Amino acid sequence: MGIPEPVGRQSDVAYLPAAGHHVVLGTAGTGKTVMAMLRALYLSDPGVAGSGRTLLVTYNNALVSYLKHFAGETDRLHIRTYGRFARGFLHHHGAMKGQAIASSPSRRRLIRSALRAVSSKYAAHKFFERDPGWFEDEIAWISGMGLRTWEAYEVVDRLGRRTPLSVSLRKVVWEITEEYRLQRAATGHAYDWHDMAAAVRDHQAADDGPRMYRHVIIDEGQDLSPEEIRSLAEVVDPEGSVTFFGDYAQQIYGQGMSWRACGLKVARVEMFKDNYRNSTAIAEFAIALSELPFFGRTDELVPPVAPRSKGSLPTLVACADRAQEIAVVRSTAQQLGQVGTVAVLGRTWADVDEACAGLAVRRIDKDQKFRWDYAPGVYCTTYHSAKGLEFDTVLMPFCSEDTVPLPEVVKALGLDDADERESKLLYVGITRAKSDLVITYSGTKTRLLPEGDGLYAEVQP
Ligand SMILES: Nc1ncnc2c1ncn2[C@@H]1O[C@H](COP(=O)(O)OP(=O)(O)OP(=O)(O)O)[C@@H](O)[C@H]1O
Repeated sequence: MGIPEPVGRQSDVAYLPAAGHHVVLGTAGTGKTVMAMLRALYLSDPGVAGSGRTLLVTYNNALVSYLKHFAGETDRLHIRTYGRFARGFLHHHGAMKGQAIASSPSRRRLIRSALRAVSSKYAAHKFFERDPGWFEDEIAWISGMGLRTWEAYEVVDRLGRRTPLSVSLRKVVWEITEEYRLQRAATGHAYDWHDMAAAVRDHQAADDGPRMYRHVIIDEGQDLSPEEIRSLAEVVDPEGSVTFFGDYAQQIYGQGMSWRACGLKVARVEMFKDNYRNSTAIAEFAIALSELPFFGRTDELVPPVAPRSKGSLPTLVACADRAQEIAVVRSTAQQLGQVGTVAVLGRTWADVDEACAGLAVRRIDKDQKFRWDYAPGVYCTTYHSAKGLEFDTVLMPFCSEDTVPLPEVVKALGLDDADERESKLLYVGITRAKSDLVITYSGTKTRLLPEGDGLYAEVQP
């Protein structure tokens, strides 16, 4: 399977000038990843005027493997996750001593410890009883925005959270952030995954040698933080370019930030609206979901144009219990996996493993080196790790009222924020399907899915 020929505005984007910054927004399936690849190949081609060493950054290792399958890496073209790029950059600058990056469990432990330390200085207050996940999320947001002082945090517009925080509580969050950073430094970790971008920027600012890359292309850019995007723009040669591809309908970490927050001077913003992936029936179901009140709005959403190929309606299977859902997943996956690619997508790895128990599956796990080859068969992964990928059939089990939104997320972030994030995850899952989509649930289905005549077929096993 090769890279498709660009059509219409796609060609404009793939072969934009090799200087200046460009932003390309488009809904699911409009060819952003394909154009990101073509642009990367173009800008790294020694025969092209202004070409040079190019970095194509994407979201996770599954996507890196997917991109490498089509584009391949050379000395002039690097395909990396942001984390791998930042580690390499900091290593090159001698700033990756020992266990420099706090792992996610260490970070969690340290934030909990910082929360306890700060709360002990105050009278008892229900704010400190919030789920620690809320504090983890807020500290990640602060790092992602590149807020380095209380003064900056005090006045910033807190996008991506529906319930505002008073200034006095913000001050407490800031104290917890500082305490966490102190405790982390004391354990020998200079960074966590969220604040490496600030370190990259600091080291780049102190280095007046040649920049590491002539061009950077960012795929799935909506889930990189502004600080990460700024850091990428700063490692680019002043004569070079940054091209940002993103879809704000698929922003799954709730940061509520747009490329505009990064301060990029952009020569041109392009919009992709034609969906080349999903059948009409699947696209209409996804569009209906994105129009529900839970979904949240940003100025950056591109209105999609439904594709032309019809296809069958998404199927919602009403099951008696989870065991019956698993049986439906198994028989459908076994049958359709013989002729095409089938993905079993779950909200958590525990759900994925439960749904796929005893089934011969290929696990798309970001920690294991998954190699993409497009062979027919059954694949399994989480909604998060499925981002950017596509399959002939997508099976989404456990979409019941009591499991979606995920109760842990509701506990950590409150119902409104949880609804918005979980809707976007469902949207990502649904839009991975090219021709067939099967959603199962037990009891009552989640209210985050759209209702409507002709949108889906409801069946019983
Ligand atoms: N010009 C084209 N002609 C034919 N097929 C195309 C064209 N452009 C893209 N496609 C196909 O459309 C599908 C979606 O493309 P791609 O994955 O690049 O979309 P995307 O915008 O990155 O989607 P998402 O954001 O949902 O991951 C792929 O199968 C791709 O090969």
